[in-house]
Amino acid sequence: VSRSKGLRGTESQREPRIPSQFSQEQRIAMKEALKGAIQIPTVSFSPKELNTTALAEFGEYIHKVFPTVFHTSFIRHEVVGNYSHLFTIKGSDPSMQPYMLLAHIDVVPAPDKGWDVPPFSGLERDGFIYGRGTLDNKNSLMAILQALELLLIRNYIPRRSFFIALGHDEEISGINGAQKISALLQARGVQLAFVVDEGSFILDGFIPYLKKPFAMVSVSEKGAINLMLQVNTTTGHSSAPPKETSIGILAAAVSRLEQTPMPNMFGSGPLMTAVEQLANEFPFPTNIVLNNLWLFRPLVSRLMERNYVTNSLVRTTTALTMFNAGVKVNVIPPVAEAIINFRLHPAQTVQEVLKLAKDIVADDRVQFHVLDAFDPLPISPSDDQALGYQLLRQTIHSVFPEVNIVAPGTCIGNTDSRHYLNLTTGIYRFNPIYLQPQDFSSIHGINEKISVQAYETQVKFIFEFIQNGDTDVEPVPHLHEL
Ligand SMILES: CCCCCCCCCCCCCCCCCC(=O)N[C@@H](Cc1ccccc1)C(=O)O
Ligand SMILES: [Zn+2]
Ligand SMILES: [Zn+2]
Repeated sequence: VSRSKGLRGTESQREPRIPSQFSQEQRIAMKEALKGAIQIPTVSFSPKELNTTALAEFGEYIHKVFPTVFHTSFIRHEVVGNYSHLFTIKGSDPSMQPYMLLAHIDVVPAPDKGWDVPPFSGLERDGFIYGRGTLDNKNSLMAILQALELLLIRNYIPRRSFFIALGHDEEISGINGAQKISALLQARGVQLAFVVDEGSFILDGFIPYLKKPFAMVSVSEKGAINLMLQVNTTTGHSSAPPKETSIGILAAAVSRLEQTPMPNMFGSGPLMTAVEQLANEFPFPTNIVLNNLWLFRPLVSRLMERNYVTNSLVRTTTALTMFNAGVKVNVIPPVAEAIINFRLHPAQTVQEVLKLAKDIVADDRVQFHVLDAFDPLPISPSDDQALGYQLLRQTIHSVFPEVNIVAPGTCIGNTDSRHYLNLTTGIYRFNPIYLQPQDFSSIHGINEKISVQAYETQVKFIFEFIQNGDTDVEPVPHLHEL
């Protein structure tokens, strides 16, 4: 039984904490600043189509709303890759290893259709700010700079240095933003204690029978493959068609992939740890089942498959996302192409999944072209010695005292944080916000929104997190009862 967990500070060396309370005026200013950020349509359509005008305007906007951040002597600001921003906040104690907070400026497109308010209006309705980017990820970006601004105007001087990296192309791979920032820091010889990015939340209502929300800090993220399948056949007049066309052959192949899920890999990694930690939060008899996975593992692994979100945690997922073929109504299509987006379970590799996919398709007429691919990300430490994880845990408990469980998880999407593997072994993905399944659907979907109260709490979280980062001792070792 763990008696002592978390971090310990040396009281004599600590500066007095700045309380995370904000005036009415500051609270209004912070929500208005977020609305202004939402109104700038920093959309990434495709790797070649970014709204560079909006990205440039966004750079000017943050200068305007966070003047202290840009005019503090111990903060260096640099623009990287034309539109990404790197802030270096120099702490007073060079012996403390720095960390980094990440967020991204760009958003996915949002056609007006289906939205209750226009997606780039930033309108407030019934206590919610609506708009593309309110959860992904201008909330984090603005909250990080807002918290720093509020700390600075109260004369805060950090002890531990830290970086803030704001990428401008996360939604289209991060290669001109995060990847360049990472290379720049590597060239400067920087090594980070940890990084914190988007990618997980305080989850509410995702797991049947689990009544209470819990915080999931993702310590890994799934790998990905974008696979193009192509079938070439002879073309000709549609009045005398061959037995099979390129469209028919390809459709059958992709259908086989969709109908044959990759194997269920439940049984190891962060998910098992999370299930074990959550077991006692469930009512009888689920608690008994989850506490005895040695016996009930096959049952639990089948139950996980029933819901599309938990299913995505137990296996490599297969999503047919694009299909192109045909040139004219009366022409046999010479070529048909489809794109399959696989998200790889942490226990599988790109090579293994490609081999499985070839065996499922089992048709030599279908050509495989890997457009891009990467293995699942390594698992970052979440033990008592893991500074980043423990700082998150400590801050979650102080800002959300009603949340009992902080559990490690795997992020099912990909984030800019994967570009920082060269700088640290501690990569944590966590957004200090409650998320319900309908909110999850709004991310990249319609009516994305954040409550004003949730945004204020996010600012408070970062305000406290930055101060907790000044803790001057390493994590307390795990002590056991005798
Ligand atoms: C113990 C059971 C736990 C239940 C877990 C429920 C999980 C629900 C959490 C939902 C959080 C999902 C957040 C995902 C953030 C992903 C950000 C994103 O969309 N990234 C893009 C980036 C990308 C990558 C490559 C090319 C283009 C874009 C993505 O597609 O992954
Ligand atoms: Zn995002
Ligand atoms: Zn996104």
